[in-house]
Amino acid sequence: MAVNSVLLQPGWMSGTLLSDVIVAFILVVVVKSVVVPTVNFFNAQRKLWKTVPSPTPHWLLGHVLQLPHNDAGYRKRVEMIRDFPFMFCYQISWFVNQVFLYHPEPIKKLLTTQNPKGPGYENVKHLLGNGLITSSGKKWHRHRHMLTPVFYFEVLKTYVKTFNESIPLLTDWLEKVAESGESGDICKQLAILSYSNLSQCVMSQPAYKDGTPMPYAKAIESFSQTSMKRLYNPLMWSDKVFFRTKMGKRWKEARRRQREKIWVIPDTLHPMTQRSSSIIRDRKQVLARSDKNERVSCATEDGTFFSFQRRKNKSLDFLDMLIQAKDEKGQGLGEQDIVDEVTTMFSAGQETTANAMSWFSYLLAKNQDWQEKCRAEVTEVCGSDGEILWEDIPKLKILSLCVKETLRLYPVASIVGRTLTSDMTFKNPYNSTQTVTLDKGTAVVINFHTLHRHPDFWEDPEAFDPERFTAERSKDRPPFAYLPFSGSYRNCIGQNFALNQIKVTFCHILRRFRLRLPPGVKNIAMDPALTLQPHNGLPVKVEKI
Ligand code: HEM
Repeated sequence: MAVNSVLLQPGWMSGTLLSDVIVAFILVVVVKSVVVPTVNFFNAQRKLWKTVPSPTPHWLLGHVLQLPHNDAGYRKRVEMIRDFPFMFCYQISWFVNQVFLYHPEPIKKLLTTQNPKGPGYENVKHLLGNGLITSSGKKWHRHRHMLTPVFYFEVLKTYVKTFNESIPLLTDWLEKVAESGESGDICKQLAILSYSNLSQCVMSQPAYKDGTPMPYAKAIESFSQTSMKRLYNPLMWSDKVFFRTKMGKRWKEARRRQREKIWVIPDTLHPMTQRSSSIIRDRKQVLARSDKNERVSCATEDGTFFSFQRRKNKSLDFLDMLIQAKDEKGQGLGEQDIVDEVTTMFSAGQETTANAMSWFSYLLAKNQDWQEKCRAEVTEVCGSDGEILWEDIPKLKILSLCVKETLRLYPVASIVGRTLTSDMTFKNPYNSTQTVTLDKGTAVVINFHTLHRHPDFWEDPEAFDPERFTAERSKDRPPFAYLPFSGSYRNCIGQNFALNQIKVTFCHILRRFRLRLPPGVKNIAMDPALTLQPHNGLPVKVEKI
Protein backbone atom coordinates (compact mmCIF):
# COMPACT_ATOMS: atom_id res chain seq x y z
CA MET A 1 0.00 0.00 0.00
CA ALA A 2 2.70 2.40 1.05
CA VAL A 3 4.75 1.39 -1.98
CA ASN A 4 1.81 1.97 -4.29
CA SER A 5 1.17 5.40 -2.92
CA VAL A 6 4.81 6.30 -3.31
CA LEU A 7 4.90 4.93 -6.85
CA LEU A 8 1.83 6.95 -7.78
CA GLN A 9 3.43 10.20 -6.68
CA PRO A 10 5.22 12.16 -9.41
CA GLY A 11 9.07 12.08 -9.09
CA TRP A 12 8.88 9.14 -6.71
CA MET A 13 12.41 8.03 -7.41
CA SER A 14 13.99 11.31 -6.51
CA GLY A 15 13.41 11.04 -2.77
CA THR A 16 14.79 8.88 0.05
CA LEU A 17 13.64 5.68 -1.57
CA LEU A 18 15.98 6.19 -4.49
CA SER A 19 18.98 6.54 -2.19
CA ASP A 20 17.77 3.53 -0.16
CA VAL A 21 17.56 1.44 -3.32
CA ILE A 22 21.02 2.56 -4.41
CA VAL A 23 22.48 1.84 -0.98
CA ALA A 24 20.80 -1.59 -0.90
CA PHE A 25 22.11 -2.34 -4.40
CA ILE A 26 25.64 -1.31 -3.46
CA LEU A 27 25.43 -3.42 -0.32
CA VAL A 28 24.33 -6.48 -2.28
CA VAL A 29 27.17 -5.97 -4.78
CA VAL A 30 29.74 -5.50 -2.01
CA VAL A 31 28.50 -8.52 -0.05
CA LYS A 32 28.44 -10.71 -3.18
CA SER A 33 31.69 -9.62 -4.69
CA VAL A 34 33.82 -8.79 -1.65
CA VAL A 35 32.43 -10.13 1.64
CA VAL A 36 31.29 -13.59 0.47
CA PRO A 37 34.50 -14.37 -1.47
CA THR A 38 36.62 -13.04 1.41
CA VAL A 39 34.77 -15.14 3.99
CA ASN A 40 34.96 -18.17 1.68
CA PHE A 41 38.65 -17.57 1.13
CA PHE A 42 39.39 -17.35 4.85
CA ASN A 43 37.27 -20.40 5.58
CA ALA A 44 39.10 -22.35 2.90
CA GLN A 45 42.48 -21.25 4.28
CA ARG A 46 41.43 -22.19 7.81
CA LYS A 47 40.15 -25.55 6.66
CA LEU A 48 43.36 -26.17 4.73
CA TRP A 49 45.45 -25.28 7.70
CA LYS A 50 43.45 -27.67 9.88
CA THR A 51 43.52 -30.48 7.29
CA VAL A 52 47.21 -30.46 6.42
CA PRO A 53 49.77 -30.94 9.19
CA SER A 54 52.01 -27.98 9.72
CA PRO A 55 54.59 -26.56 12.17
CA THR A 56 53.09 -23.79 14.33
CA PRO A 57 53.25 -20.56 12.36
CA HIS A 58 53.88 -16.99 13.53
CA TRP A 59 50.47 -15.22 13.90
CA LEU A 60 51.29 -12.61 11.25
CA LEU A 61 54.21 -13.82 9.19
CA GLY A 62 53.29 -17.49 9.03
CA HIS A 63 56.36 -19.63 8.32
CA VAL A 64 58.32 -16.97 6.53
CA LEU A 65 60.79 -16.41 9.36
CA GLN A 66 61.13 -20.00 10.60
CA LEU A 67 61.36 -21.48 7.06
CA PRO A 68 62.88 -18.69 5.01
CA HIS A 69 63.47 -18.98 1.29
CA ASN A 70 67.24 -19.39 1.63
CA ASP A 71 69.89 -22.03 2.38
CA ALA A 72 68.94 -22.34 6.06
CA GLY A 73 65.23 -22.61 5.22
CA TYR A 74 65.89 -25.29 2.62
CA ARG A 75 67.93 -27.32 5.10
CA LYS A 76 65.25 -26.96 7.76
CA ARG A 77 62.62 -28.33 5.38
CA VAL A 78 64.76 -31.46 5.00
CA GLU A 79 65.03 -31.82 8.79
CA MET A 80 61.25 -31.44 9.04
CA ILE A 81 60.70 -34.65 7.06
CA ARG A 82 61.04 -36.46 10.42
CA ASP A 83 57.87 -34.79 11.76
CA PHE A 84 55.99 -34.19 8.50
CA PRO A 85 57.06 -37.05 6.22
CA PHE A 86 54.94 -36.35 3.14
CA MET A 87 53.36 -32.88 3.14
CA PHE A 88 52.98 -29.74 5.17
CA CYS A 89 51.11 -26.48 4.90
CA TYR A 90 53.32 -23.43 4.46
CA GLN A 91 51.88 -20.08 5.45
CA ILE A 92 53.46 -17.16 3.65
CA SER A 93 51.54 -14.86 5.92
CA TRP A 94 48.44 -15.55 8.04
CA PHE A 95 46.20 -15.66 4.97
CA VAL A 96 48.21 -17.26 2.15
CA ASN A 97 48.83 -20.98 2.29
CA GLN A 98 50.70 -23.36 0.03
CA VAL A 99 50.77 -27.11 0.45
CA PHE A 100 54.30 -28.47 0.00
CA LEU A 101 54.73 -32.02 -1.32
CA TYR A 102 58.01 -33.97 -1.17
CA HIS A 103 57.03 -37.64 -1.14
CA PRO A 104 56.94 -39.62 -4.45
CA GLU A 105 53.34 -40.88 -4.02
CA PRO A 106 51.41 -37.60 -3.73
CA ILE A 107 53.81 -36.01 -6.23
CA LYS A 108 53.05 -38.76 -8.75
CA LYS A 109 49.33 -38.22 -8.24
CA LEU A 110 49.64 -34.47 -8.75
CA LEU A 111 51.95 -34.57 -11.76
CA THR A 112 50.00 -37.22 -13.61
CA THR A 113 46.83 -35.12 -13.41
CA GLN A 114 46.71 -31.99 -15.51
CA ASN A 115 46.50 -28.88 -13.34
CA PRO A 116 47.46 -25.39 -14.42
CA LYS A 117 50.60 -23.69 -13.15
CA GLY A 118 50.33 -21.89 -9.81
CA PRO A 119 49.87 -18.12 -9.37
CA GLY A 120 53.63 -17.54 -9.02
CA TYR A 121 54.07 -18.12 -12.77
CA GLU A 122 51.90 -15.08 -13.58
CA ASN A 123 54.45 -12.87 -11.86
CA VAL A 124 57.31 -14.18 -13.97
CA LYS A 125 55.61 -14.13 -17.39
CA HIS A 126 57.53 -10.98 -18.26
CA LEU A 127 60.69 -12.99 -17.76
CA LEU A 128 59.70 -16.47 -18.93
CA GLY A 129 57.48 -15.42 -21.84
CA ASN A 130 53.94 -16.64 -22.42
CA GLY A 131 55.08 -19.94 -23.90
CA LEU A 132 55.33 -23.57 -22.80
CA ILE A 133 56.41 -22.95 -19.21
CA THR A 134 53.67 -20.54 -18.22
CA SER A 135 50.77 -21.62 -20.46
CA SER A 136 48.15 -24.25 -19.66
CA GLY A 137 45.20 -26.03 -21.29
CA LYS A 138 44.70 -26.19 -25.06
CA LYS A 139 47.42 -23.69 -25.91
CA TRP A 140 50.02 -25.61 -23.95
CA HIS A 141 48.90 -28.94 -25.44
CA ARG A 142 49.12 -27.71 -29.03
CA HIS A 143 52.50 -26.01 -28.53
CA ARG A 144 54.02 -28.96 -26.68
CA HIS A 145 53.08 -31.27 -29.54
CA MET A 146 54.47 -28.85 -32.10
CA LEU A 147 57.73 -28.26 -30.23
CA THR A 148 58.53 -31.89 -29.45
CA PRO A 149 60.63 -32.43 -32.61
CA VAL A 150 62.87 -29.47 -31.67
CA PHE A 151 64.38 -31.75 -29.02
CA TYR A 152 64.36 -34.97 -30.95
CA PHE A 153 67.40 -37.16 -31.36
CA GLU A 154 68.15 -36.22 -35.00
CA VAL A 155 67.99 -32.55 -34.15
CA LEU A 156 69.85 -32.70 -30.82
CA LYS A 157 72.75 -34.34 -32.61
CA THR A 158 73.43 -31.16 -34.58
CA TYR A 159 73.71 -29.04 -31.42
CA VAL A 160 76.75 -31.01 -30.18
CA LYS A 161 78.84 -29.25 -32.83
CA THR A 162 77.79 -25.88 -31.34
CA PHE A 163 78.68 -27.02 -27.80
CA ASN A 164 82.16 -27.95 -29.03
CA GLU A 165 82.65 -24.71 -30.94
CA SER A 166 81.73 -22.39 -28.07
CA ILE A 167 84.00 -24.08 -25.51
CA PRO A 168 86.89 -21.53 -25.85
CA LEU A 169 84.61 -19.02 -24.09
CA LEU A 170 85.20 -21.13 -20.99
CA THR A 171 88.60 -22.76 -21.54
CA ASP A 172 90.34 -19.45 -22.38
CA TRP A 173 89.09 -18.13 -19.06
CA LEU A 174 90.17 -21.30 -17.19
CA GLU A 175 93.59 -20.96 -18.79
CA LYS A 176 93.90 -17.39 -17.49
CA VAL A 177 92.80 -18.34 -13.98
CA ALA A 178 95.26 -21.26 -13.95
CA GLU A 179 98.11 -18.97 -15.00
CA SER A 180 97.20 -16.32 -12.42
CA GLY A 181 97.37 -18.84 -9.56
CA GLU A 182 94.39 -17.00 -8.03
CA SER A 183 90.85 -18.30 -7.73
CA GLY A 184 88.02 -17.13 -10.02
CA ASP A 185 84.21 -17.28 -9.98
CA ILE A 186 83.34 -19.98 -12.51
CA CYS A 187 79.57 -19.30 -12.32
CA LYS A 188 79.72 -16.18 -14.46
CA GLN A 189 81.74 -17.93 -17.14
CA LEU A 190 79.39 -20.91 -17.23
CA ALA A 191 76.47 -18.49 -17.60
CA ILE A 192 78.22 -16.90 -20.58
CA LEU A 193 78.81 -20.30 -22.15
CA SER A 194 75.24 -21.47 -21.61
CA TYR A 195 73.84 -18.25 -23.03
CA SER A 196 76.09 -18.46 -26.04
CA ASN A 197 75.08 -22.07 -26.76
CA LEU A 198 71.41 -21.17 -26.55
CA SER A 199 71.81 -18.13 -28.73
CA GLN A 200 73.40 -20.28 -31.45
CA CYS A 201 70.96 -23.16 -31.16
CA VAL A 202 67.83 -20.99 -30.94
CA MET A 203 68.60 -18.34 -33.52
CA SER A 204 72.05 -19.10 -34.99
CA GLN A 205 73.36 -15.84 -33.56
CA PRO A 206 76.53 -15.18 -31.59
CA ALA A 207 75.66 -13.89 -28.12
CA TYR A 208 78.94 -12.19 -27.27
CA LYS A 209 81.15 -9.69 -28.87
CA ASP A 210 84.74 -9.89 -27.63
CA GLY A 211 83.59 -11.77 -24.56
CA THR A 212 81.59 -8.76 -23.31
CA PRO A 213 78.65 -9.90 -21.16
CA MET A 214 75.37 -8.53 -22.38
CA PRO A 215 72.95 -6.46 -20.29
CA TYR A 216 70.22 -9.05 -20.91
CA ALA A 217 71.98 -11.63 -18.74
CA LYS A 218 72.19 -9.07 -15.95
CA ALA A 219 68.48 -8.35 -16.24
CA ILE A 220 67.63 -12.07 -16.04
CA GLU A 221 69.88 -12.52 -13.02
CA SER A 222 68.25 -9.61 -11.27
CA PHE A 223 64.66 -10.75 -11.96
CA SER A 224 65.48 -14.27 -10.99
CA GLN A 225 67.02 -13.40 -7.65
CA THR A 226 64.29 -10.94 -6.79
CA SER A 227 61.10 -12.73 -7.86
CA MET A 228 61.38 -15.59 -5.35
CA LYS A 229 62.67 -13.49 -2.48
CA ARG A 230 59.74 -11.15 -2.92
CA LEU A 231 57.19 -13.95 -3.25
CA TYR A 232 58.27 -15.47 0.06
CA ASN A 233 58.51 -12.20 1.99
CA PRO A 234 55.13 -10.57 2.67
CA LEU A 235 56.87 -7.41 3.88
CA MET A 236 57.97 -6.92 0.26
CA TRP A 237 54.56 -7.38 -1.35
CA SER A 238 53.71 -3.71 -1.23
CA ASP A 239 55.28 -1.87 -4.19
CA LYS A 240 55.72 1.16 -1.95
CA VAL A 241 57.97 -0.79 0.43
CA PHE A 242 59.61 -3.01 -2.17
CA PHE A 243 60.82 -0.26 -4.48
CA ARG A 244 62.47 1.52 -1.56
CA THR A 245 64.68 -1.48 -0.78
CA LYS A 246 68.03 -2.19 -2.48
CA MET A 247 66.51 -5.31 -4.07
CA GLY A 248 63.52 -3.32 -5.36
CA LYS A 249 65.74 -0.67 -6.87
CA ARG A 250 67.77 -3.33 -8.70
CA TRP A 251 64.55 -4.91 -9.96
CA LYS A 252 63.20 -1.56 -11.15
CA GLU A 253 66.39 -0.89 -13.06
CA ALA A 254 66.24 -4.32 -14.72
CA ARG A 255 62.58 -3.75 -15.59
CA ARG A 256 63.45 -0.34 -17.08
CA ARG A 257 66.15 -1.95 -19.18
CA GLN A 258 63.68 -4.57 -20.34
CA ARG A 259 60.90 -2.07 -21.14
CA GLU A 260 63.12 0.39 -22.89
CA LYS A 261 64.96 -2.43 -24.62
CA ILE A 262 68.22 -1.05 -23.26
CA TRP A 263 69.19 -4.64 -22.69
CA VAL A 264 68.63 -5.40 -26.34
CA ILE A 265 71.93 -6.12 -27.97
CA PRO A 266 72.41 -6.43 -31.67
CA ASP A 267 72.14 -9.84 -33.27
CA THR A 268 70.66 -11.86 -30.40
CA LEU A 269 67.23 -12.83 -29.16
CA HIS A 270 66.27 -9.32 -28.27
CA PRO A 271 65.86 -7.81 -31.66
CA MET A 272 63.49 -10.71 -31.92
CA THR A 273 61.13 -9.13 -29.44
CA GLN A 274 61.74 -5.68 -30.89
CA ARG A 275 61.38 -6.31 -34.56
CA SER A 276 60.11 -9.84 -34.61
CA SER A 277 58.08 -9.48 -37.80
CA SER A 278 61.06 -8.64 -39.93
CA ILE A 279 63.23 -11.37 -38.39
CA ILE A 280 60.58 -14.03 -38.94
CA ARG A 281 59.84 -12.77 -42.46
CA ASP A 282 63.54 -12.72 -43.40
CA ARG A 283 64.02 -16.21 -42.05
CA LYS A 284 60.98 -17.51 -43.97
CA GLN A 285 62.47 -16.10 -47.17
CA VAL A 286 65.83 -17.71 -46.52
CA LEU A 287 64.12 -21.06 -45.91
CA ALA A 288 62.04 -20.69 -49.08
CA ARG A 289 65.20 -20.10 -51.14
CA SER A 290 67.04 -23.09 -49.65
CA ASP A 291 67.78 -26.32 -51.50
CA LYS A 292 64.69 -28.51 -51.09
CA ASN A 293 66.87 -31.60 -50.67
CA GLU A 294 68.47 -30.20 -47.53
CA ARG A 295 66.02 -31.47 -44.95
CA VAL A 296 66.28 -32.99 -41.47
CA SER A 297 63.69 -35.69 -40.81
CA CYS A 298 62.78 -37.67 -37.74
CA ALA A 299 60.00 -39.85 -36.37
CA THR A 300 58.88 -39.46 -32.75
CA GLU A 301 57.96 -42.30 -30.39
CA ASP A 302 54.24 -41.88 -31.11
CA GLY A 303 54.98 -42.47 -34.82
CA THR A 304 54.59 -38.84 -35.96
CA PHE A 305 56.97 -38.02 -38.79
CA PHE A 306 58.63 -34.59 -39.02
CA SER A 307 60.70 -33.12 -41.79
CA PHE A 308 62.25 -29.64 -41.64
CA GLN A 309 63.84 -27.56 -44.36
CA ARG A 310 67.40 -26.47 -43.54
CA ARG A 311 69.10 -23.24 -44.59
CA LYS A 312 71.97 -23.62 -47.02
CA ASN A 313 75.12 -24.80 -45.19
CA LYS A 314 73.54 -24.11 -41.81
CA SER A 315 72.45 -26.32 -38.96
CA LEU A 316 68.77 -26.40 -38.20
CA ASP A 317 67.98 -24.04 -35.31
CA PHE A 318 64.89 -23.65 -33.08
CA LEU A 319 63.63 -20.71 -35.11
CA ASP A 320 63.70 -22.73 -38.36
CA MET A 321 61.58 -25.38 -36.68
CA LEU A 322 59.18 -23.00 -34.92
CA ILE A 323 58.47 -21.36 -38.27
CA GLN A 324 57.80 -24.70 -39.96
CA ALA A 325 56.02 -26.52 -37.09
CA LYS A 326 52.43 -27.57 -37.86
CA ASP A 327 49.61 -28.91 -35.67
CA GLU A 328 47.31 -31.83 -36.62
CA LYS A 329 45.19 -29.47 -38.73
CA GLY A 330 48.24 -28.26 -40.63
CA GLN A 331 48.17 -24.84 -38.90
CA GLY A 332 51.45 -23.16 -37.95
CA LEU A 333 52.39 -20.96 -34.97
CA GLY A 334 51.52 -17.25 -35.08
CA GLU A 335 54.21 -14.60 -34.89
CA GLN A 336 53.58 -13.80 -31.21
CA ASP A 337 53.62 -17.53 -30.39
CA ILE A 338 57.05 -17.85 -32.01
CA VAL A 339 58.38 -14.86 -30.09
CA ASP A 340 56.98 -16.27 -26.82
CA GLU A 341 58.49 -19.70 -27.38
CA VAL A 342 61.89 -18.23 -28.27
CA THR A 343 61.79 -16.15 -25.07
CA THR A 344 60.74 -19.23 -23.11
CA MET A 345 63.66 -21.31 -24.42
CA PHE A 346 66.14 -18.61 -23.47
CA SER A 347 64.78 -18.13 -20.00
CA ALA A 348 64.09 -21.80 -19.26
CA GLY A 349 67.35 -23.06 -20.69
CA GLN A 350 70.02 -20.55 -19.80
CA GLU A 351 70.12 -20.14 -16.05
CA THR A 352 69.09 -23.72 -15.30
CA THR A 353 71.92 -25.26 -17.34
CA ALA A 354 74.47 -22.70 -16.15
CA ASN A 355 73.61 -23.38 -12.50
CA ALA A 356 73.64 -27.15 -13.00
CA MET A 357 77.18 -26.77 -14.40
CA SER A 358 78.17 -24.54 -11.46
CA TRP A 359 77.00 -27.16 -8.94
CA PHE A 360 78.75 -29.89 -10.92
CA SER A 361 82.01 -27.87 -10.81
CA TYR A 362 81.55 -27.48 -7.06
CA LEU A 363 80.98 -31.19 -6.43
CA LEU A 364 83.89 -32.25 -8.64
CA ALA A 365 86.17 -29.73 -6.93
CA LYS A 366 85.03 -31.05 -3.55
CA ASN A 367 85.27 -34.74 -4.50
CA GLN A 368 88.68 -35.09 -6.13
CA ASP A 369 88.40 -38.90 -6.30
CA TRP A 370 85.30 -38.62 -8.52
CA GLN A 371 86.93 -35.90 -10.57
CA GLU A 372 89.83 -38.25 -11.32
CA LYS A 373 87.47 -41.12 -12.22
CA CYS A 374 85.56 -38.87 -14.65
CA ARG A 375 88.79 -37.58 -16.19
CA ALA A 376 90.10 -41.11 -16.76
CA GLU A 377 86.83 -42.11 -18.43
CA VAL A 378 86.68 -39.01 -20.63
CA THR A 379 90.25 -39.49 -21.83
CA GLU A 380 89.61 -43.14 -22.57
CA VAL A 381 86.36 -42.52 -24.48
CA CYS A 382 87.10 -39.20 -26.21
CA GLY A 383 90.92 -39.07 -26.35
CA SER A 384 92.93 -36.17 -24.94
CA ASP A 385 92.00 -33.51 -27.50
CA GLY A 386 89.69 -32.70 -30.40
CA GLU A 387 85.91 -32.51 -30.62
CA ILE A 388 83.57 -34.52 -28.40
CA LEU A 389 81.43 -36.64 -30.70
CA TRP A 390 77.71 -37.31 -30.40
CA GLU A 391 78.49 -41.05 -30.37
CA ASP A 392 80.82 -40.60 -27.35
CA ILE A 393 78.14 -39.19 -25.07
CA PRO A 394 76.29 -42.44 -24.18
CA LYS A 395 79.64 -44.13 -23.40
CA LEU A 396 80.37 -41.68 -20.56
CA LYS A 397 78.85 -43.78 -17.78
CA ILE A 398 80.73 -42.40 -14.76
CA LEU A 399 80.28 -38.81 -15.89
CA SER A 400 76.60 -39.48 -16.32
CA LEU A 401 76.26 -40.88 -12.76
CA CYS A 402 78.01 -37.80 -11.39
CA VAL A 403 75.70 -35.43 -13.31
CA LYS A 404 72.68 -37.32 -11.99
CA GLU A 405 73.95 -37.07 -8.44
CA THR A 406 74.60 -33.34 -8.89
CA LEU A 407 71.01 -32.79 -9.98
CA ARG A 408 69.77 -34.85 -7.03
CA LEU A 409 71.60 -32.72 -4.49
CA TYR A 410 70.99 -29.48 -6.37
CA PRO A 411 67.86 -29.73 -8.52
CA VAL A 412 68.24 -26.29 -10.04
CA ALA A 413 64.53 -25.90 -10.74
CA SER A 414 63.91 -26.73 -7.09
CA ILE A 415 60.19 -26.04 -6.79
CA VAL A 416 57.23 -26.05 -9.16
CA GLY A 417 53.68 -24.93 -8.39
CA ARG A 418 50.20 -26.01 -9.42
CA THR A 419 46.65 -24.84 -8.67
CA LEU A 420 44.16 -27.68 -8.21
CA THR A 421 41.32 -27.60 -10.75
CA SER A 422 39.25 -30.04 -8.68
CA ASP A 423 39.30 -31.47 -5.16
CA MET A 424 42.09 -34.03 -4.83
CA THR A 425 42.50 -36.73 -2.19
CA PHE A 426 45.97 -37.97 -1.25
CA LYS A 427 46.59 -41.15 0.72
CA ASN A 428 48.92 -40.87 3.65
CA PRO A 429 51.77 -43.19 2.49
CA TYR A 430 52.56 -43.97 6.14
CA ASN A 431 49.02 -44.76 7.28
CA SER A 432 46.75 -46.52 4.77
CA THR A 433 43.58 -45.51 6.67
CA GLN A 434 44.29 -41.79 6.50
CA THR A 435 43.70 -39.43 3.58
CA VAL A 436 44.05 -35.69 3.05
CA THR A 437 41.62 -33.94 0.72
CA LEU A 438 42.68 -30.62 -0.78
CA ASP A 439 39.98 -28.37 -2.24
CA LYS A 440 39.82 -27.09 -5.77
CA GLY A 441 41.87 -23.90 -6.02
CA THR A 442 44.51 -24.96 -3.45
CA ALA A 443 48.04 -23.82 -4.30
CA VAL A 444 50.38 -26.84 -4.21
CA VAL A 445 54.17 -26.68 -4.45
CA ILE A 446 56.39 -29.66 -5.22
CA ASN A 447 59.77 -29.29 -3.54
CA PHE A 448 62.29 -31.37 -5.49
CA HIS A 449 65.13 -30.37 -3.17
CA THR A 450 63.40 -31.94 -0.16
CA LEU A 451 62.19 -34.93 -2.22
CA HIS A 452 65.77 -35.67 -3.31
CA ARG A 453 66.95 -35.78 0.30
CA HIS A 454 64.05 -37.80 1.69
CA PRO A 455 65.71 -40.44 3.94
CA ASP A 456 63.11 -43.10 3.05
CA PHE A 457 64.37 -43.12 -0.54
CA TRP A 458 67.99 -42.01 -0.28
CA GLU A 459 70.56 -43.68 1.93
CA ASP A 460 72.81 -41.08 3.56
CA PRO A 461 71.04 -38.35 1.56
CA GLU A 462 73.56 -35.56 2.16
CA ALA A 463 76.50 -37.57 0.77
CA PHE A 464 77.79 -37.23 -2.80
CA ASP A 465 77.47 -40.84 -3.91
CA PRO A 466 77.08 -41.17 -7.72
CA GLU A 467 76.90 -44.96 -7.50
CA ARG A 468 73.45 -44.73 -5.93
CA PHE A 469 72.29 -44.35 -9.56
CA THR A 470 73.69 -47.68 -10.78
CA ALA A 471 70.97 -50.02 -12.07
CA GLU A 472 71.45 -52.33 -9.10
CA ARG A 473 71.00 -49.62 -6.47
CA SER A 474 68.18 -47.83 -8.30
CA LYS A 475 65.95 -50.81 -8.95
CA ASP A 476 63.77 -50.47 -5.83
CA ARG A 477 63.49 -46.69 -5.92
CA PRO A 478 60.13 -45.29 -7.09
CA PRO A 479 60.50 -43.29 -10.33
CA PHE A 480 58.93 -40.19 -8.80
CA ALA A 481 61.63 -40.08 -6.10
CA TYR A 482 64.06 -38.45 -8.57
CA LEU A 483 62.65 -35.57 -10.62
CA PRO A 484 65.26 -32.93 -11.50
CA PHE A 485 63.37 -32.31 -14.73
CA SER A 486 59.92 -32.78 -13.12
CA GLY A 487 57.76 -35.63 -14.48
CA SER A 488 54.82 -36.72 -16.57
CA TYR A 489 53.04 -34.20 -18.91
CA ARG A 490 54.88 -31.07 -17.88
CA ASN A 491 58.38 -32.49 -17.66
CA CYS A 492 61.30 -30.53 -19.07
CA ILE A 493 61.28 -30.59 -22.85
CA GLY A 494 64.91 -29.43 -22.94
CA GLN A 495 66.41 -32.06 -20.63
CA ASN A 496 68.49 -33.91 -23.21
CA PHE A 497 69.67 -30.65 -24.70
CA ALA A 498 70.85 -29.61 -21.21
CA LEU A 499 72.44 -32.96 -20.34
CA ASN A 500 74.37 -33.14 -23.63
CA GLN A 501 75.61 -29.62 -23.13
CA ILE A 502 76.78 -30.36 -19.58
CA LYS A 503 78.56 -33.54 -20.65
CA VAL A 504 80.34 -32.01 -23.67
CA THR A 505 81.42 -29.01 -21.57
CA PHE A 506 82.85 -31.16 -18.77
CA CYS A 507 84.67 -33.46 -21.20
CA HIS A 508 86.55 -30.39 -22.40
CA ILE A 509 87.19 -29.09 -18.88
CA LEU A 510 88.34 -32.42 -17.44
CA ARG A 511 90.77 -33.20 -20.26
CA ARG A 512 92.64 -29.95 -19.74
CA PHE A 513 92.08 -28.73 -16.19
CA ARG A 514 91.76 -29.82 -12.55
CA LEU A 515 89.26 -27.84 -10.47
CA ARG A 516 89.81 -27.32 -6.75
CA LEU A 517 88.08 -25.32 -4.04
CA PRO A 518 90.28 -22.48 -2.76
CA PRO A 519 91.85 -23.07 0.68
CA GLY A 520 89.34 -22.33 3.46
CA VAL A 521 86.28 -22.85 1.24
CA LYS A 522 84.48 -26.00 2.37
CA ASN A 523 80.78 -25.57 1.71
CA ILE A 524 78.91 -23.34 -0.68
CA ALA A 525 75.47 -22.18 0.45
CA MET A 526 72.41 -22.38 -1.80
CA ASP A 527 70.61 -19.31 -3.03
CA PRO A 528 67.12 -20.38 -4.11
CA ALA A 529 66.50 -17.56 -6.58
CA LEU A 530 64.23 -18.48 -9.48
CA THR A 531 66.70 -21.33 -9.92
CA LEU A 532 68.89 -22.82 -7.20
CA GLN A 533 72.31 -21.22 -7.46
CA PRO A 534 75.50 -21.00 -5.41
CA HIS A 535 75.22 -18.09 -2.98
CA ASN A 536 77.66 -15.38 -4.08
CA GLY A 537 79.12 -17.49 -6.89
CA LEU A 538 81.63 -20.33 -6.83
CA PRO A 539 85.33 -19.54 -6.46
CA VAL A 540 87.59 -22.23 -7.96
CA LYS A 541 91.32 -22.76 -8.26
CA VAL A 542 92.35 -24.16 -11.63
CA GLU A 543 95.37 -26.33 -12.48
CA LYS A 544 96.39 -27.28 -15.98
CA ILE A 545 96.69 -31.03 -16.55
C1 HEM B 1 69.76 -28.66 -16.06
C2 HEM B 1 68.94 -27.95 -16.78
C3 HEM B 1 67.45 -27.93 -16.65
C4 HEM B 1 66.66 -28.29 -15.59
C5 HEM B 1 67.09 -28.85 -14.24
C6 HEM B 1 65.28 -28.08 -15.99
C7 HEM B 1 64.20 -28.37 -15.20
C8 HEM B 1 62.88 -28.17 -15.58
C9 HEM B 1 61.74 -28.42 -14.75
C10 HEM B 1 61.79 -28.94 -13.31
C11 HEM B 1 60.63 -28.12 -15.47
C12 HEM B 1 59.18 -28.17 -14.99
C13 HEM B 1 58.75 -26.75 -14.69
C14 HEM B 1 57.36 -26.60 -14.16
O1 HEM B 1 56.61 -27.55 -14.06
O2 HEM B 1 57.02 -25.46 -13.87
C15 HEM B 1 61.08 -27.67 -16.77
C16 HEM B 1 60.23 -27.31 -17.79
C17 HEM B 1 60.68 -26.81 -19.00
N1 HEM B 1 61.99 -26.68 -19.41
FE1 HEM B 1 63.60 -27.22 -18.39
N2 HEM B 1 65.27 -27.58 -17.25
C18 HEM B 1 66.56 -27.49 -17.71
C19 HEM B 1 66.99 -27.06 -18.96
C20 HEM B 1 66.17 -26.68 -19.98
C21 HEM B 1 66.61 -26.29 -21.29
C22 HEM B 1 68.05 -26.29 -21.77
C23 HEM B 1 65.50 -25.92 -22.00
C24 HEM B 1 65.38 -25.43 -23.41
C25 HEM B 1 66.34 -25.15 -24.22
C26 HEM B 1 64.36 -26.10 -21.12
C27 HEM B 1 63.06 -25.83 -21.46
C28 HEM B 1 61.97 -26.12 -20.67
C29 HEM B 1 60.61 -25.87 -21.08
C30 HEM B 1 60.17 -25.25 -22.40
C31 HEM B 1 59.79 -26.31 -20.04
C32 HEM B 1 58.27 -26.30 -19.98
C33 HEM B 1 57.78 -27.65 -20.49
C34 HEM B 1 56.26 -27.77 -20.48
O3 HEM B 1 55.61 -27.35 -19.53
O4 HEM B 1 55.76 -28.36 -21.44
N3 HEM B 1 64.81 -26.57 -19.91
N4 HEM B 1 62.46 -27.71 -16.80
